[in-house]
Amino acid sequence: MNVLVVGGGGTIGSTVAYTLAVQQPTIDLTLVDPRTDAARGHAIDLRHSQCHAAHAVGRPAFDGDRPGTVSAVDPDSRTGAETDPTLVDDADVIVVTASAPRSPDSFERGGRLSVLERNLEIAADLGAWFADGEPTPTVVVANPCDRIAHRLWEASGWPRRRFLGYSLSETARLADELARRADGDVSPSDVSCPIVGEHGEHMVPVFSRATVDGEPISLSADDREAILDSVRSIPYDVIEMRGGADSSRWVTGRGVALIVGRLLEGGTDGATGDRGADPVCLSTPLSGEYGLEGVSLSVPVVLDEGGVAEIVEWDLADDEREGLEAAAEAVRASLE
Ligand SMILES: NC(=O)c1ccc[n+]([C@@H]2O[C@H](COP(=O)([O-])OP(=O)(O)OC[C@H]3O[C@@H](n4cnc5c(N)ncnc54)[C@H](O)[C@@H]3O)[C@@H](O)[C@H]2O)c1
Ligand SMILES: O=C(O)C[C@H](O)C(=O)O
Repeated sequence: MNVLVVGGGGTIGSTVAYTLAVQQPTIDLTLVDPRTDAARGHAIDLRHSQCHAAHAVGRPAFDGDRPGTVSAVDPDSRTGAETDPTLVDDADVIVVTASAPRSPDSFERGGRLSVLERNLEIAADLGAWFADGEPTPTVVVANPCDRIAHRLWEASGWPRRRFLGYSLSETARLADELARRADGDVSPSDVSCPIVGEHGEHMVPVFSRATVDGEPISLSADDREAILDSVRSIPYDVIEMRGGADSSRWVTGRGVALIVGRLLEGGTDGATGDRGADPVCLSTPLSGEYGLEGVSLSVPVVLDEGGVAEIVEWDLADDEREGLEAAAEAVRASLE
């Protein structure tokens, strides 16, 4: 199995790669980044992280299997690859974290949009490269990820089901917030509240499907507003606390690696072969689902080895449906 991380020299790309190397140490990782030395440095360090079987405490990690390879590829060698799509063809899953650098206006709430124009250009360039290759499931992390996933899809000409914009960190943050509001009586792993819509200000928590310990919960309008406010703000608090250069790498690295793992296992839990009862919310181009088209937004999807196997249409509460429509309008307007 081979995972191609486009932007693998950066913070999130390298964290995704590390998480995959720990979670599934036999997969092969390929990092592509114009910051060639950074990508090479990560590749060497990651390879070493897989060599702990050389001593007694590292041996159980591999259980006799060979560790996967880790390599860094200079995008200049991809210039040849614009007509020679080997890297794409060799990949089972692609992760796109390629992004313009953060600027001070990206440190504040809503800051995902500050890189829109520059990242649309990167997406158009990557899409032209992908177009020559075999359509491959692609997890889009680069922000603003709904718009970037949509542009990549358009530029690649691949089936829409190959594109999955990553927004699950918000779902994890919401679980943490709900559990903490329960005064520590509830574990975040017993909380479930999906989020649809934009990865950003127009996220729409589906409170009508929120459960704790499998039981539906009811929250006041004030509580909902306060929770939403917190989930919108917290990634920017984290960026500020880390001095501006570094965003939420751990929750994102783990979440993206979990999605990649699912795709590599054909949409199932590799250990049990179980597809799970619940769909997962990821951003994908819509074509009439929820009455929306011409836009990518997070909606509940069932995964298989090719990406999105099915978009599930939930019955949403009126305010949730209105929120989804507002998200579609905002995302569409900024792409015109
Ligand atoms: N969706 C999410 O939940 C989520 C979470 C965290 C970060 N992000 C986003 O992920 C992106 C990456 O964040 P980061 O902190 O790793 O940034 P970063 O600046 O550390 O890394 C971005 C990397 O992309 C590389 N790059 C630029 N153009 C490229 C190209 N054409 N091909 C390959 N690589 C290219 C850069 O050289 C850089 O190494 C940002 O847009 C960020 O906002 C999204
Ligand atoms: O990169 C960012 O601006 C924040 C990121 O989208 C996140 O949710 O952590």
